[in-house]
Amino acid sequence: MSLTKNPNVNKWVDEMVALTKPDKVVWIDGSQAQLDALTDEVCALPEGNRDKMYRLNEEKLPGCLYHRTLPNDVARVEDRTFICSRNKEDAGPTNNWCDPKEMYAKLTPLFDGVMKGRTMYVIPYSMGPIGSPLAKVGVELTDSIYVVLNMHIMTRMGVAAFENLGDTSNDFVRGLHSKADVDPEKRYIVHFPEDNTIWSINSAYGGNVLLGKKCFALRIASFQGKNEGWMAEHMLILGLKKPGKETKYICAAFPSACGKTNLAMLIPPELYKEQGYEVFTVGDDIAWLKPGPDGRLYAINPENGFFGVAPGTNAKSNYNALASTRKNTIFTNVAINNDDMTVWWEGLDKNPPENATEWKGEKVNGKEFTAAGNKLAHPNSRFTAPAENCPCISPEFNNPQGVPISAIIFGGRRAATTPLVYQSFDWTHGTYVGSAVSSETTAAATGAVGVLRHDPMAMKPFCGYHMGDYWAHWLEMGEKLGDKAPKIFNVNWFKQDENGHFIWPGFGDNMRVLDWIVKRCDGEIDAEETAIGYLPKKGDINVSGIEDEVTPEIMDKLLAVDKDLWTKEVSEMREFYKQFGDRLPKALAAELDMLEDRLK
Ligand SMILES: Nc1nc2c(ncn2[C@@H]2O[C@H](COP(=O)(O)OP(=O)(O)OP(=O)(O)O)[C@@H](O)[C@H]2O)c(=O)[nH]1
Ligand SMILES: O=C([O-])CC(=O)C(=O)O
Ligand SMILES: [Mn+2]
Repeated sequence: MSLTKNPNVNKWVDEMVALTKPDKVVWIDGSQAQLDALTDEVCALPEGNRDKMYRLNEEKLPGCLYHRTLPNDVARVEDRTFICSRNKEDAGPTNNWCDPKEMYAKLTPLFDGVMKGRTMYVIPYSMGPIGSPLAKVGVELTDSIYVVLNMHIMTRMGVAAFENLGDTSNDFVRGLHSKADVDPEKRYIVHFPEDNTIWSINSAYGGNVLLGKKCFALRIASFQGKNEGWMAEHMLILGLKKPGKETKYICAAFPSACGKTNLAMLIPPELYKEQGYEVFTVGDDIAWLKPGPDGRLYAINPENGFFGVAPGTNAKSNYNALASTRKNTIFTNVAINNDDMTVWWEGLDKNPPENATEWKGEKVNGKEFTAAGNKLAHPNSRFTAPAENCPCISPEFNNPQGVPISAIIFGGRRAATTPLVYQSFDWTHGTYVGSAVSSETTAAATGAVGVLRHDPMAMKPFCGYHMGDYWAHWLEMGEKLGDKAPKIFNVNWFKQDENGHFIWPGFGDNMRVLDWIVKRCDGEIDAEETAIGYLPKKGDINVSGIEDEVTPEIMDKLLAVDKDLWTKEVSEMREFYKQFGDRLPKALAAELDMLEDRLK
């Protein structure tokens, strides 16, 4: 039975039911009783059923579940992701495009009858705190209980979202998902920005099927934001509290698997803790930003949980993330310790379980298996954890107005060229710096890992329209914000020595860089003006306690601006910018010219 009187929702659901022909339609109200019943059902599926989920150790991991996806379905598929705007030019050169009519015609037969013998779940959800002026409602239709249970963690799911939408509004994002046969040849993740619509088929991996996340909160929302005067960005949001001062809020955009969750949950090194510094997490992946009544830029995290990379997460590297996963969490594609039904992944500790099931489902001796060079967990295995579990969740997490942003940080994985940190001269230059982000690819998307590619603002896979128009929107927002605009910085935690070792310790020690950034925002310290921007003066990055690791010589390397490498970077950027044609904002072309001049 429908949970809303809204005729726009009901008409659309009826149409999708007529298309996909499920045996049964279940409206998700968000109640615990309903979630428990669905959990029972999906855990009772027979061994070998690909939808099956498992309950984990009720004492050690209460309320936690395990699931594995097919080996061909473990990451986002950028080559099968489409932006179907009516005009090809509006999708821009960084997106796959197809005419919407053609795409509907191609996908309709795939969806026709796809839910026969299955149940369709109708999931109402809010991205952003219910009732927030920045929040938006979506409805996802899916034939997957795994999706329902994940959406419960990742969004504000349930009947309250319909109440928020109201009985007449048509402003909701229509998401249709079917795992179908999980056939990679027929896998499509398709966005129709002008229709507020997402169709996803033949995948069961989170990034492709939790439609509130990348599909809505970035691809569709970036398009909405351009039209409505706000921004949807692939950014974490953190609060940094210095003793005796107001908390400062910072957003940071890094490409997938480049350290957002880790930075968002950072634990300051001893020396900062002693002085009373604290870091609070508002979000770890997506920010929606809008100018507030006082003219400053405010951010909310549209999500309600963390869909985080498991490998590498441990009590030392990211205690807060690990702690977030100790209850009511779903683990996907990690390994199972069959002795006590707990989970394991590379980097959790040095003791792979002997009696293990690896991520593909094979029972192995984990010690021998890993000693032979195999991975027990997939490199893109993930946890879906409720934000409320996070020990350092911000008291402002549910604030409907969001938090005021003082600094925006861009970054990527760069073995060379980009220094540890620098500040842009102003917003326009900062927009250039964001447009110039390049990063080595990771396991978060299918394809080769470690290849340097352009990933402007970490939005290459997520911008739902022409990247040139997106930059123009950034510049417009800067004009609107004027002198209240956040300061823009760039960081690189991943600089390497000749032997391929990272020369910056990273993780908690990134606090030392945040400290410099906040001091710059507060106008507390000077900086070195260089061709690329403002760099820390010698001694201004506090290395107390890590002097052995970060010697003055290493710090010189971390902060070096190599003219030859940067001149190469400029010609590389000229090449990159060409594809944007007239839609490349003149101000950015001018920034590139000025950078070139400064390097001479
Ligand atoms: N060397 C180094 N590695 C880091 C640092 N921060 C994170 N990493 C590594 O980067 C990987 C991904 O980090 P995450 O924080 O999960 O990345 P993310 O940007 O949240 O990823 P998505 O969820 O895909 O958007 C982890 O396995 C870490 O090992 C750092 O400061 N230094
Ligand atoms: O979307 C996903 O699959 C996970 C994620 O956060 C990213 O890749 O940036
Ligand atoms: Mn992400």
